[in-house]
Amino acid sequence: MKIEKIVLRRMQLELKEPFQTSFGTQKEREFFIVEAYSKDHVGYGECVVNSRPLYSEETVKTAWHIAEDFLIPALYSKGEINHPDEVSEIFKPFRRNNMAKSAIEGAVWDLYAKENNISLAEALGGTKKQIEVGISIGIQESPEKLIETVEKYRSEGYKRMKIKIKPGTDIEMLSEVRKKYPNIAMMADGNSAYTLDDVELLKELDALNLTMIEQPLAHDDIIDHATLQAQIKTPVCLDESIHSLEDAKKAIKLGSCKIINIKIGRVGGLTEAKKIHDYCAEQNIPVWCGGMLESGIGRAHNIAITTLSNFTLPGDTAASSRYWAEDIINPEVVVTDGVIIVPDQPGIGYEPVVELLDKYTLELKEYENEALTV
Ligand SMILES: O=C(O)CCC(=O)c1ccccc1C(=O)O
Ligand SMILES: [Mg+2]
Repeated sequence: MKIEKIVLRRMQLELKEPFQTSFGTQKEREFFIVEAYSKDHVGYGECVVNSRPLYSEETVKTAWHIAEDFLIPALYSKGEINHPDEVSEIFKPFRRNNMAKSAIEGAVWDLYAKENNISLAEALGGTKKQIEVGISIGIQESPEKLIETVEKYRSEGYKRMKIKIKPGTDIEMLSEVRKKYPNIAMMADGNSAYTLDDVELLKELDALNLTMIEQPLAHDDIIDHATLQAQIKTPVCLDESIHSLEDAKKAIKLGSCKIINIKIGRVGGLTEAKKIHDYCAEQNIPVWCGGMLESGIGRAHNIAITTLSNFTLPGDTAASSRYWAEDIINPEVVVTDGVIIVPDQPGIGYEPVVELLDKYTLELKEYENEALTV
């Protein structure tokens, strides 16, 4: 596979509703898209970074810089790529910057699938024809508003409710929802807003029958999470703390979690995501696919990885219409009764609409593979 050109597009989409987590409120989504061109096809990847380094240390600017000055030149210096698994090896000398790496690797995976006339899910070894999804609900201003929101998504059929919490907006809010809906699958996401000083409060979660508590403690911790897991029955799920297969191995060994949220961008790409999936399957650790408020392109990648067999819990890949007045792909991602039908067209299976890409593009830069033209 010869990559002749890569295009980066910095884009911005307006969220239908602000999304509040323990680290801030988001009204618009700035990100960038990677287009990787061979002679006959285009592969698409999404860089799921944010404008500000709040969820992780990367930003749109740092990721663009890493992509432009290191990753694209490294990829071009290798000449031909036989399989997308090679991309993470090429990027290995550069430390971290996982979301930048993942964006380019994702475009190469899509291109590879298209060149081979298979779906991305198939290229990854996924077998599911449809996937179940839940929804991530931002912090709401009152229990009434939260219940109203839960009711809306429950009636749409989402398979589990994930509710964002932070100190002061947690047990009481969750208890109200549980009282109203004794049987729904429900979990909470702390986004690192708690410490071990909050153990007594976190123990109260056990009475609420949550599927899991996601990343309650520090973003860079796996030690305190093990201490916490030993004291609560609710399974701990790690998000922010897991950046690689190595991190997953250590967290599992220490007992820091019983479940792992795999985000393709956070772990540096689909190849690493698949390795974590495979290892967790061996260890009987269920995984699910998290979200980063992606556009349709990132959403399509999430759907493809979720077709692997150990993605046994519903992920956060909600419908396009939950986030955007208009997504940039055709068709949009549709969720019916909490289920997405996995597309079987080549590659990501959703076609980015050029006019819509152009409409929301703030900046575009092309990188020709000079080595191929001389
Ligand atoms: O709907 C989604 O894409 C998931 C939303 C979500 O929970 C999230 C969104 C942005 C950053 C971090 C997180 C998270 O999972 O912690
Ligand atoms: Mg999370």
